[in-house]
Amino acid sequence: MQENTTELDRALETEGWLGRITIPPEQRNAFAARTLALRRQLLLISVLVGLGFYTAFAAGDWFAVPDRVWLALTLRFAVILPCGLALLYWLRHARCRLIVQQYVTCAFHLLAVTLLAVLIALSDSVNALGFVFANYAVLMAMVISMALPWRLVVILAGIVVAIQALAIALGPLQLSVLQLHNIMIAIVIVGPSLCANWLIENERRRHFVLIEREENRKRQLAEQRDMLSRLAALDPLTELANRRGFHAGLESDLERYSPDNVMAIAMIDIDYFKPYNDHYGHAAGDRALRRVAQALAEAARPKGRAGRLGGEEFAIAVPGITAEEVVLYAERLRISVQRLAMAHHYSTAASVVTVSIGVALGRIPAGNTAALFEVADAALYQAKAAGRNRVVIHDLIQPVADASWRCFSAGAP
Ligand SMILES: Nc1nc2c(ncn2[C@@H]2O[C@H](COP(=O)(O)OP(=O)(O)OP(=O)(O)O)[C@@H](O)[C@H]2O)c(=O)[nH]1
Repeated sequence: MQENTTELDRALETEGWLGRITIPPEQRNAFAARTLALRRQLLLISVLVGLGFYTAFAAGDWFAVPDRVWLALTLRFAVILPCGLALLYWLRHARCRLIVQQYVTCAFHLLAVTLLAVLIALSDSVNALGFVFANYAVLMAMVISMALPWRLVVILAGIVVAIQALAIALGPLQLSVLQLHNIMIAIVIVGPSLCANWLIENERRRHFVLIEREENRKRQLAEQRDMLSRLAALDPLTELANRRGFHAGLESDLERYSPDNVMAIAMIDIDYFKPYNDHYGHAAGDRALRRVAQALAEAARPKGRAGRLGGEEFAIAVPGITAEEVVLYAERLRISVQRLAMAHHYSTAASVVTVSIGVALGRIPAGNTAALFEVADAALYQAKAAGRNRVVIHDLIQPVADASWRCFSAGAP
């Protein structure tokens, strides 16, 4: 992505006002796609304007070619007009490549230019030379308005100049000064038209490159924002969700829940972690935290969402679980840590690292889990008080008759 941006930045570094902005190869198709509709529209407009021009100027034939008026009118209305209308229809409905449409449209304009040149060659009237100007005007309009590729534009200009020179050479006047005029007019009209084509095309490229660069920047910013919010929700040590990420994930889960949905919240705390840290060292404590986190996350799958709420305290939220399932589930969590068999000679609960687990099972009133967390916290406190390495479950849906909580396990050392 970064490379892409510098490539685009480099594309804008052009020297001088005729410096060509080059679009990076991988962006060329995007540029072509983005300007396709515009270029097709410009072709249509050029034919429409051309048709208006070729037909409206029929009135000038009586002045320009009085000896060939009927031929001029026939060429305009029997050849150019039907061809132009057919071309408009084709451009509107054909689904072929743009370059083909550009070539065909150029061919149409060249046909019109050639027919006017035929009148120059056949007419004895000196006024017929007015068509030279007319043809160059057509060429200018084509070159500037049709957004044609530069190479095609140069070829087109060359053909028009040659057709004009040929018409003058074949015409009755055959004056070399007229050829000179042809060249002069070509320089005055064609030259600036080519420059205009170049500058407009360059401007389109610059516009595209700037927009692409802007979009790239926006994409990068969005990616960085996503990454930052992922990092802000993650505990770097264990790579579990941190308190913030855990609650955010839970909230998005709750959006799918109705008040009747059942959820279990398990609060989990490592037993005698302070002595563990003090005797085995902080680095060993970190390693233990990582392994416990991994074991809990694996045991919690696939239903549970695990997080590290801080220090040596973890939480797991399990949606849609029954009272029977929650017992086995919580036991699975507890045993998963005990099975790591990480020696802990300073714990009175066991000779290995163990956890105490407090679980609250209940419905979620109006998407609010705070009450469940409070009850789970109280259950955890009870599990600690009862000797640690055990699970205490508060079933808020069907409380046992004589006690609001049940201690389900006292893990064997
Ligand atoms: N290595 C390490 N230790 C941590 C981290 N966060 C908290 N602790 C330690 O965890 C210990 C928590 O101690 P206590 O809250 O007294 O809990 P405990 O010793 O486990 O006692 P009980 O929970 O009652 O069994 C403290 O020594 C903290 O320094 C951590 O990121 N890395």
